[in-house]
Amino acid sequence: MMNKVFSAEQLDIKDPLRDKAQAFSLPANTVYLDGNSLGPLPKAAKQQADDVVNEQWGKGLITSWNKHQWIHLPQIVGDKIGGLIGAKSGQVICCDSISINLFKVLSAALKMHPSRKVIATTRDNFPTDIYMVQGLLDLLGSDYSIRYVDEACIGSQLTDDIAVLMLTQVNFRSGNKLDMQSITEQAHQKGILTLWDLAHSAGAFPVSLDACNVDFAVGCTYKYLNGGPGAPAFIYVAKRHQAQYQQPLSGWMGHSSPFSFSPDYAGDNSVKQNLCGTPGIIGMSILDAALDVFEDVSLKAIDEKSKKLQAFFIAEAKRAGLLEKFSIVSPNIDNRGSQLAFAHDHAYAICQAWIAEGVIADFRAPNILRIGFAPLYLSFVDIEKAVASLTKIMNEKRYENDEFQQRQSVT
Ligand SMILES: Cc1ncc(COP(=O)(O)O)c(C=O)c1O
Ligand SMILES: Nc1c(O)cccc1C(=O)C[C@H](N)C(=O)O
Repeated sequence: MMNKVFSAEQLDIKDPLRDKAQAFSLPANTVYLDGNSLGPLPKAAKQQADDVVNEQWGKGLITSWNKHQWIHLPQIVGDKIGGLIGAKSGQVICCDSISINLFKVLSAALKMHPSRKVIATTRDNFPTDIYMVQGLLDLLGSDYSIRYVDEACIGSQLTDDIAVLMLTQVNFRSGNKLDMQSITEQAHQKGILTLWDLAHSAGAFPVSLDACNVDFAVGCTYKYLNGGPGAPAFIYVAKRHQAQYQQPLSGWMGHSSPFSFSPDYAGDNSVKQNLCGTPGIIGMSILDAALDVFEDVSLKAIDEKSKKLQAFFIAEAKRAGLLEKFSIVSPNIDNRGSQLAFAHDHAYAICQAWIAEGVIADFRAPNILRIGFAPLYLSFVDIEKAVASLTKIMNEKRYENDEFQQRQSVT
């Protein structure tokens, strides 16, 4: 039997998440398809920014470290994030950036595995992940090395000289999603520790770190978690590793008793050891409020809507003849994250022309038009509008205009 075809309006009426967009402050006449790079502003975050600056800082001054729990914020927010990535309390801490957190975790993991000297990753991993390994190897000397594994068949390339397998669950360009459960299991069979980067996973679909027996994870909060530009990142250290875990950025906030001001470092025996210097309370407090958007929605519902939005985009694009003009480089729906990647020689100019029409997506070199689907604030009508404007751009060949071809933007 043929599936009944619903209009965008009908799909919006049936959408259980349809009211969630009201939790965000979104500009008018804009379709935002770039929440996989920077999430939009939640209204609660705006309110919190005002409160943390004017009330907590302005009036509470230093007393707010206690009165407003600033001192515990990294754990409070860490546990909130933990709830969204399948981690029981006491295993996630909010701090620093992914890059810095990778340095800490990689160093600690190598120390836990002194007889092994190889860090394995994919060549198409997000560059900062690779760069941080390169910097660390430079420090450690020539005994240590990086080894690239092919994303398509990671399990068969795992050997027992690898100390850590560092993977990003969803490829930032193609959207390819790795099987966390089976890869972690295969790595463990070879005695390899796993480190997962959840930049494109957290807040996008259910992640089950504890259930998958993951060792370590990092992630950012400015994408699907809508924490704001430069919002603090997070680290997950599985409970079973916390007693042996020793990271080298031994700042006072990671000390077991920072306010004893002892001259000797004694790292806290918990995930808290990952704190280094004073946390950026304003950004973390804004993130804390942003996370409340997730309080009454399940990641399963978010994932289901994402899949429907993506399917609707593809169906509309097909109907408009766009699929003859672009090639989809993302894998099928079950093997990709909440994004679609289309390859086109003029992808940069197409993206600029789309932005000029009020549809914000992004371009990833060399030739990818990347579309992020964030179900908390995107409607099916938004998708219909986005495809209609892309169709116009393609039919009129607007990407040939000089104004769209000149490379000006950095993101
Ligand atoms: C997979 C992945 N890892 C890391 C980063 C960036 O890390 P950082 O928070 O250190 O800027 C990004 C994007 O910016 C990313 O897509
Ligand atoms: N972190 C970013 C930034 O500071 C500026 C502009 C973009 C970003 C990004 O998040 C890029 C993103 N990780 C990506 O997948 O392309």
